[in-house]
This record gives sequence, structure tokens and C-alpha cells, in this order.
Amino acid sequence: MTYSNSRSKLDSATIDHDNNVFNVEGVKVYYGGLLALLDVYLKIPAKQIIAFIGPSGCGKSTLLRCFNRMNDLIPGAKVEGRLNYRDHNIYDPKVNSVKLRRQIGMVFQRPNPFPKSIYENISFGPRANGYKGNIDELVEDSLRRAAIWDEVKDKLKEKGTALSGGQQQRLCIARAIAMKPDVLLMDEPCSALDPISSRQVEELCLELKQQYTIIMVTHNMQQAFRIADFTAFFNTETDEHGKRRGKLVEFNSTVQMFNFPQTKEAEDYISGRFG
Ligand SMILES: Nc1ncnc2c1ncn2[C@@H]1O[C@H](COP(=O)(O)OP(=O)(O)OP(=O)(O)O)[C@@H](O)[C@H]1O
Repeated sequence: MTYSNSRSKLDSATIDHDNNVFNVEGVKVYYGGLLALLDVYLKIPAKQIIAFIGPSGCGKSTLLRCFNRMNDLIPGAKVEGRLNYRDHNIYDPKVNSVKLRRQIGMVFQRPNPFPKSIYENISFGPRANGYKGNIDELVEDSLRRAAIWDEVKDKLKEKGTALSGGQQQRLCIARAIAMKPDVLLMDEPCSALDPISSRQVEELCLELKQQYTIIMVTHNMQQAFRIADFTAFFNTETDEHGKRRGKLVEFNSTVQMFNFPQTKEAEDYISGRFG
């Protein structure tokens, strides 16, 4: 498979080290004592789309969940190392993980609207957090930013779950945006969507990156190539006891990664020789 160089604007994508949202310093993750992800060192630049790619079980979702401490909710999961979000270690015991998740929102693989109206799907979180502004305006603004306003503006009282899968996913993105986050984490957000809905979500991500940093796990290499400014490639290795664990192999601008991978592992994966 070849990846065309049509994205010339991204050829110059370089990491601006003064403008990192996250600095991951030696993060390891265990599940019930088993090491699932080896020490990761990674800097995530602001207002860019970063794709996490790699074969199944290499720790992409595990690392994604570290960025807003979602692994805290998994019994037996343990995170070691330092993960700085704008110069503060989010694994400091003093950090309020609920507040953190307001700043670092998450969109899941399967659209998961609340079983409530479209309006309430957006208004619920901000209201629960004591939002003092005009809630109607917030609902409209969030739905507009998620490029779904025109499709739902005449049925805001209808159930969010009655929308199509692609619309539900954009509703969930609108719900995340309504919390005024800084970062959006997306775990395979298009895997349950048809190609047209996937492209709509991709277009939306390209719009949203003007305001937000987006980190996205994807199995779709073309999708990573189309929209990501930077790509992190993960793989698995086997320890001396035969246990598999994930590791970050390479992080680079997407154009570099897809056209001039620095490692044989990344080259083999990208060219479809494994995974
Ligand atoms: N909740 C959990 N409990 C125990 N082990 C887990 C849990 N979640 C993930 N793991 C293990 O951690 C490793 C990494 O899993 P993870 O889901 O992060 O990989 P991934 O690269 O996102 O995979 P995929 O592409 O298949 O979604 C795997 O060996 C997996 O079995």
C-alpha cells in the first residue's frame, strides 16, 4: 500500500516543544500485576490530531485512558511514571480526576448517548457542573461545532438514541464539547460507523483541532494518514516468560511515519506486512 504525498501542508509538521499539552515520562501500566504497557516517553503537541496505531493488544487504548485517568475506573489497573498535563502531574494524588475529565473529554468506540432527549444529552453535564451561562445557547453552539445542528435542530426533544449511528457519534462529540474541554480523546470513534459517517467525523476532527488537541486510536491507516498531524506506532513484544506487553515504537509526523518510517516494525505494519 502506498500513501500519497498530497498533504503537503503537513510535510512541515514538526513538534513544537514549547507547546506540548502532555509530557509522558516513563508511564507503565499494569493490569492485576501484569505489565501491559512498557515505559512510554511521549510529548503531545497542542491543537494537533495525534493518531495511535498498531496491532491489537499493543496498549493504544490503555495509554489513551491514562490521559484522563480513566484507568482508575478499571479494578486492578495501576499506572506508574509521570504524566504531565500542562506542567502538572495528573497522577499526583491531589488531582481531582472528575475535574480532570471535564478538561480532557472522551469519545468512545460505540456511540453512547444518554437515554434522554438530544437537548438533555448536551445540557446534562454542564447543568450538573453548575453552568451559569445560557444553556440554550450552549446546546446550539455545541451541536453546531459538532456539525450536527442542522440535522437535529427541529427535534431537540427527541431521544438521542433514535438518531443514526453517525449522528449519535457526533452528538457524543457535541456532548464532550459542551463541557468546554481542552483535549478530546477518541477511542476508535469511527469503527462502528459507515464510510460516509466516518468521513463526517473525520471532517469534524479537522475543524475541531483549531480549538482542541485530539488524540485518536484508530485501526484505519487511511484515516490516520488523512487526518493526523502526528502518528504514534505501538507494537507488542514478548518477555522472557512469554508474556506479551505493549510498547511505543515510533512517534513522528504522519507524513514522515507513513513515507519514511524509522523502524522496520513500523515499516512492516504500515505496508501491511503484519497486524
Ligand atoms: N480491563 C483490562 N483488564 C485486564 N487486561 C486488560 C484490560 N484492558 C486491556 N488489557 C490488556 O492490556 C493489553 C493492551 O490492551 P489495549 O486494549 O490497550 O490494546 P489496544 O492496542 O488498544 O488493542 P485493540 O486495538 O485490540 O483495541 C492487552 O493485553 C489487553 O488484554
